[in-house]
Amino acid sequence: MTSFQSTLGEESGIAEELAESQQAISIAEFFEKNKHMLGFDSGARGLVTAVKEAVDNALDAAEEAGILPDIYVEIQEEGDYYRLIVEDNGPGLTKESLPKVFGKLLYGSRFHAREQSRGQQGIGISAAVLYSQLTSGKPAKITSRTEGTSEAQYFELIVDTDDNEPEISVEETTTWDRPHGTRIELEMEANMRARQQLHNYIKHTAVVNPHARLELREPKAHFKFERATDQLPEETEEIRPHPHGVELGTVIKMLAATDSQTVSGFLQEEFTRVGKKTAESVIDAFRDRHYGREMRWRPPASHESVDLDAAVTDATANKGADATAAFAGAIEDEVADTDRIAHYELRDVVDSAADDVEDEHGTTFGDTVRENAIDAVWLELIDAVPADDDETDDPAADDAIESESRLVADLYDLADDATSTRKDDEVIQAFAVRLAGTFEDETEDDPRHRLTHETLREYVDRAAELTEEYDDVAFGDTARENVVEAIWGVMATVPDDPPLVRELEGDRDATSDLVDGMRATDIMAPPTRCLSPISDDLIQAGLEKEFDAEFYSSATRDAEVHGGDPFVVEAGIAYGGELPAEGSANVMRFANRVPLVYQRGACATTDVVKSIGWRNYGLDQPGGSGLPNGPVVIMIHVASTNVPFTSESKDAVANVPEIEDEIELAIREAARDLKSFLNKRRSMQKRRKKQNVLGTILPEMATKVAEVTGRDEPDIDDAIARIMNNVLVERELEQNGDGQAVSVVVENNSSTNKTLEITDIVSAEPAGLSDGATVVEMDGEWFIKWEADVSSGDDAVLKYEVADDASFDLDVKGVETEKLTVKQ
Ligand SMILES: Nc1ncnc2c1ncn2[C@@H]1O[C@H](COP(=O)(O)OP(=O)(O)OP(=O)(O)O)[C@@H](O)[C@H]1O
Repeated sequence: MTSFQSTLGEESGIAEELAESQQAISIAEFFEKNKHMLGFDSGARGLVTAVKEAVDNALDAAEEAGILPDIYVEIQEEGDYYRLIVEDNGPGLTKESLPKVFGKLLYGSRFHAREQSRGQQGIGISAAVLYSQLTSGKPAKITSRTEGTSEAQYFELIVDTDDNEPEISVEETTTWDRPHGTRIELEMEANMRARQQLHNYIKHTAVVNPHARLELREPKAHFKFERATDQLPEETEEIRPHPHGVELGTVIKMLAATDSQTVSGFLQEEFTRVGKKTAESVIDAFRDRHYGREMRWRPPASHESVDLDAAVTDATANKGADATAAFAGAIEDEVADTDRIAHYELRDVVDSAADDVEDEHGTTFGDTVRENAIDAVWLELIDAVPADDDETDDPAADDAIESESRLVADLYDLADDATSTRKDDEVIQAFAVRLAGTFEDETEDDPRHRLTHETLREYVDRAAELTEEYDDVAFGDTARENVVEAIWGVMATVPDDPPLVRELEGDRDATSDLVDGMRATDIMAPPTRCLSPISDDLIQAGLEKEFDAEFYSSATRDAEVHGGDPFVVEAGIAYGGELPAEGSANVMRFANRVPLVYQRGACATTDVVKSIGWRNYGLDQPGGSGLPNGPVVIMIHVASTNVPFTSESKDAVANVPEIEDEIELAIREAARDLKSFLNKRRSMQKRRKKQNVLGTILPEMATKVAEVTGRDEPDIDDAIARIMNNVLVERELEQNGDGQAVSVVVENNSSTNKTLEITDIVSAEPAGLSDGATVVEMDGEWFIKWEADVSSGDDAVLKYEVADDASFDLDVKGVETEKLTVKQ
């Protein structure tokens, strides 16, 4: 024995020793050591996270109870410590649930609910309590009062990390002036270095929760965000998971828990958007994957020397000539009537022919006769005549016979249709012969030619590779795929009964086929009543409230699904105005109406913004990738019944492809409006420049021309309007007795038809108005309103009469100022 071995031998007790030191760790103990995972990695950040957890909960609780949230946040400095107080007017907590909510991690009401809420895991507030007790050694002080009770409950507690249970030090009843709600007081070692993030969190929360009243008082600042609307977000409803995107593990668990016995019942009961028809489609998709499809071959054409009648007659013994003839004839006719026929379809044909003949001739056609008939017809259809019968002594002649077989002809036509016309007939023929050969080879194992998509692909690959090798031609991937799809398209889904739920339960492969089938079936998008998007109007209003920009746009996408959970992505863009022109865009991220403060760089939203080619949308993007530069704010909101965060601290959205796609589409939708705004602005700027140049040159030219020709100077405004293809609105006055006749002439020099709204504000009462004009008097001024449709190149005139000394003021709507010349 080597010394090494002897050492090992002596250590045989180590495993036992180690085993003794193995022990379960409580979740509280785990997070005590890994508090960074929950967003409590520093004093600065810990304070922001604690505020966020408490405010998110307060908003959730109030909204759920149908109460307009009124939330007060106060931070008091106590030397190295800070005291955080958060008060809400929510429904409050009962004496029984309160200690667990604050003193036990992973205790919450939302983890199992498929409904949009800010809280998800039941960790947030108890983690804040844990952080506070860890850094200050003080218990959390909680007051809560439920509606209709005269007294409030007061608790002082900590999380007992050994067993993840609340440890209560004070429990008493008290009075509280709020009729209902919750007050949390936590002391923690912290600092205010993340003041900016804290302010942003509160401000942005107010932007996307216009129904909430929020107040923040901290040592150096005090803000109040009053409610902008009394409308609570639409109430959300819980939904069942959607079949698209549920994971295999989840389905396995759901199968174990369901009361349904059939797969159809299971699908309809446990998933949203699945009725009987959709369940059937899912089951068909499952059958295709699990059992495979059966090849349908063409029935014999009249010129073929295939005699199904004779085949059935030969195979049917002792049934009497008439009954046999009727049986064989019926089968032959039925088969001839089909476009193509699969083995199980032939079985139906034979069964129905047998049943009819039994009725008519009083002869019994038992299982054996039926089986014999099926076999005989099928062998004819697939050409599987015993090899000896066909084979001659001449291999070339054998090949010739083989290459004329029914299967070859059928597969030739399918492959020829599916491949490009550039492929030679001989190549297709050679390929069809080889593919038919593979079908024939497999006949012995399964004469029904039942195969999965994958096996079919293998057949086609094999035939294509042999063709490439022996015929020295290319039979590439696209051609192969097209052939596979063409054949798969004529194959028949089999009618086999799917397994029962209890049979599926222990069968991972079959369950996986079911999950694939669910994903492959077209199913209506999930209902969105479980979600509460902000809506494009409110996004725009929120941006307008927060940023003084020149342009705003927003987009709300339709709901999509990830992991069985529906989600909606919204985006908003603000541009120009007072936004800082230097530096890169300000990206504002939200998930379930909660601003995401940290980990900007690790968030799918930021990744998507960076991946977009912003130059296409008229923004500056150094190097053509990354954040765009300039005065722009990009806002993204992901709302879901289960937002996939990168960590428990819920700072960044994970890179889930379905969500990333929707983020991109939402941003692009909003960015398209920005692009047309910027294009228009650019062309208007050019126009203005040109107009300014004309405005300086033309008068000088006019003066010169008038001097030289000795004629009056032409009207410059009219000339500019015509050169620039502007709409010209001009007032002409003519003395008319005591008063004056006014004509407002509209000349459309542009290339498009215009509908203009013209208002002439006059200081005296007008008379004799043209048709279509209306007049309203307000405070001694008469507003003459007139709507004019003026085709390109046409004129229109508004006429009226008014006193001599009247003054006028023209206002024109319906055409951009840059394309309008008004002369009054
Ligand atoms: N201010 C409150 N008023 C009423 N109920 C509350 C309040 N705060 C928390 N709760 C209840 O306590 C539960 C646990 O809250 P906690 O913050 O631990 O988790 P969560 O909000 O559900 O999820 P997450 O860990 O994602 O924040 C909530 O689900 C809610 O039912």
